[in-house]
Amino acid sequence: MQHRNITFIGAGNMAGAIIAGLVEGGYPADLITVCAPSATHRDALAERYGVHSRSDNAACAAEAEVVVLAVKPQLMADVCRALRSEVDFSGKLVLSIAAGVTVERFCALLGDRLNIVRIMPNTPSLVGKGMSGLYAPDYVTADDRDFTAALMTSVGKICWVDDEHGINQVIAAAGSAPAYFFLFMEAMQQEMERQGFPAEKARLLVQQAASGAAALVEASPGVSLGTLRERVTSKGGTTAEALKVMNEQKLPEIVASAMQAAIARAQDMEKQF
Ligand SMILES: NC(=O)C1=CN([C@@H]2O[C@H](COP(=O)(O)OP(=O)(O)OC[C@H]3O[C@@H](n4cnc5c(N)ncnc54)[C@H](O)[C@@H]3O)[C@@H](O)[C@H]2O)C=CC1
Ligand SMILES: O=C(O)[C@@H]1CCC=N1
Repeated sequence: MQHRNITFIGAGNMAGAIIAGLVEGGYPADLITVCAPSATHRDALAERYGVHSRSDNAACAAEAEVVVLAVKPQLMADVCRALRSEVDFSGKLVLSIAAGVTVERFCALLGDRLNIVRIMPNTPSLVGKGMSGLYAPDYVTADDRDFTAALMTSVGKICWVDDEHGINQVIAAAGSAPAYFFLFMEAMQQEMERQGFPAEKARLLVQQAASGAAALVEASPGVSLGTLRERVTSKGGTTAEALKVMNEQKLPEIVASAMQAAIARAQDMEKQF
């Protein structure tokens, strides 16, 4: 892939996960700068991955070919206004990983026909297992789209969406989703502990069952998730009893409502931020 000079504005969980995945995947650390007002996280990233750590957003953005906006959505407007007063964004590629901040909003903040790709990544990017949704307005060049796609492919898999609302749907299915699985796994671990298992053993059981199930899904592209579920579920057996409880207590409906709530929140944020 092409290597460009990248500045991350924000040194939090998601920026850290992408930086880790990029550097572990062979992207030159020397071409990556991470910028945030507080030194704690950015210096930790610099020490661990060899990237540059700086505090001046505008100076770093001005020197970069690619600016990744990785601050919280509620801070985005202030951060962008401060950048715009000092940085000319024409000729740069801007990548936003923020939920709930639209291309239209970024154009109002940073300049018309901003060269921007919205990315909705997730934290498994840290271990090269990310899932990112990508959206770009029509005028973004094939070269910039290809660069962004290659960048995020180096930390996981990608999926382009044709309209911007697709980014909110990707949040529901992938951006927020690691937390759903963690909640499910936490609940399982807690129950095993309640049953008398030590925390470490309880976690091992749950963790291996989850990663084994995910690996099996990946290794069986032609097999539906329903069929994989049926293969575990012996008639009159233990799994059937467990699934009966989950269905009676409406787990599928709960999951659907939760995903709809994530999308609705992203739409609210679009109005708010
Ligand atoms: N955490 C996740 O799983 C995902 C997060 N995102 C998006 O990523 C963005 C960042 O989220 P997290 O990393 O979770 O948040 P975080 O709170 O861990 O990180 C935010 C970072 O912004 C930095 N920051 C604060 N003010 C700043 C300023 N004026 N200039 C530069 N940096 C500043 C903070 O120091 C912190 O390092 C959000 O917009 C979120 O929507 C997207 C997908 C997944
Ligand atoms: O919770 C959030 O708003 C962000 C976006 C997806 C994951 N974390």
